Amino acid sequence: MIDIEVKLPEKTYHIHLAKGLRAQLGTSISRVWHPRQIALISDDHVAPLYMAELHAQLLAAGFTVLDIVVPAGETSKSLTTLEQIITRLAAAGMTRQDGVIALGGGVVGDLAGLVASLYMRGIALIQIPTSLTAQVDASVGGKTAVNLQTVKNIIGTFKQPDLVLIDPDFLTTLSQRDLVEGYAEVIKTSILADTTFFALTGKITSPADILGHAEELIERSIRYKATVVMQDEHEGGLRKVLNFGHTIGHAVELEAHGALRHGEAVAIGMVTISRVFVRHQQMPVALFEALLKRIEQIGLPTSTDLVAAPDFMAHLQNDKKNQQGTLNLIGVAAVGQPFIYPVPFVKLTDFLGDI
Ligand SMILES: NC(=O)c1ccc[n+]([C@@H]2O[C@H](COP(=O)([O-])OP(=O)(O)OC[C@H]3O[C@@H](n4cnc5c(N)ncnc54)[C@H](O)[C@@H]3O)[C@@H](O)[C@H]2O)c1
Ligand SMILES: O=C(O)C(=O)C[C@@H](O)[C@H](O)[C@H](O)COP(=O)(O)O
Ligand SMILES: [Zn+2]
Repeated sequence: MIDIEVKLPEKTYHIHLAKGLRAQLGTSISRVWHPRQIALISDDHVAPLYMAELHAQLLAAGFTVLDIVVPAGETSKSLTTLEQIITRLAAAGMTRQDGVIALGGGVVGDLAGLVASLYMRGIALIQIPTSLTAQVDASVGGKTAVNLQTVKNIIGTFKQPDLVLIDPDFLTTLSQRDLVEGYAEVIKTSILADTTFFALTGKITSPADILGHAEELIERSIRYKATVVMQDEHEGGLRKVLNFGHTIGHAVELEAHGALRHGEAVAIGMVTISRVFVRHQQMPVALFEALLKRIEQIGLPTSTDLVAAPDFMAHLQNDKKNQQGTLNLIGVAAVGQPFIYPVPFVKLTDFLGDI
């Protein structure tokens, strides 16, 4: 088993990564939590596959379990769903000594994380990510969120889990589209991280390759993310680089109204902003081409007409990296060398040029 420690000023937690870990989730959880009531939150794609098994393991380990299932998909990251879940926790008499487990993709992780950070001003949380996006990114680092219809992730907290349990075997039931969209965050992390990781993503050309290298891709992604989060938990500076591709990506994701997955939008965002930085001589053409190759060879989208949507520029102004009239764009000068590039709103249209 791979054990990665995330050491933060206020708490330290572990990420366990191993194929087959699924069979021992109850035991792993009972090592960090004493017996308590657990709200086990999942979605209606993941629950029929994995919830009963985990529920039984938790009962066997001495826990009481309240199953909560939300509709699969981004629309569950809403204040309405948040309120429905919190109402269930209150009705079940859950207390500050109880806990929340997120069993699912990034949607469930972000939503259940927010529930855990708000209920009674905060109760314990464990993340069990089942999608690639969640295993390589969302389950680590503590960002939680729900959306407004017009703004992505605008209501959220930083809520670090007590434990993250990752079993790559969960990925075998993921649809090909969801596997590939999650891989966009892997490409993102590989260009931010180092040349060894970036060379590895250069060799991945099919969903079968992703599954074949899942453990290494997950380990490299979360080791890099944990290193960044340990230096800047609350995104005062360095952590902003994890948002590479997301300023444009989130705007495109919103404009697509569910037609694009998060990772697909991030892929478009990475290509679009990189093209801008090439034009401004902040990114070498060869690096841009290497990034584009990785995105194209796995079948992720690279462009969309949605950047011309009427509200596109307005979405950019809601980006959480913005400071006093300035947008902070993320670029990459060389593999392992991301940068933060401030652009005043008033100069943004000129700076972006023809995207
Ligand atoms: N907090 C963070 O740091 C962070 C990082 C990256 C993404 N995110 C957020 O995560 C969300 C995207 O996450 P996602 O791509 O996992 O989307 P998702 O949670 O909607 O999962 C994608 C689909 O896969 C299904 N699924 C998940 N695991 C499965 C499995 N093992 N077998 C079969 N089906 C399975 C889900 O039911 C869903 O239909 C976005 O809202 C994004 O903003 C957050
Ligand atoms: O953990 C981070 O920090 C990230 O930026 C990871 C992103 O992949 C993720 O999509 C995150 O939810 C984006 O956060 P946001 O604050 O830009 O909405
Ligand atoms: Zn993301």
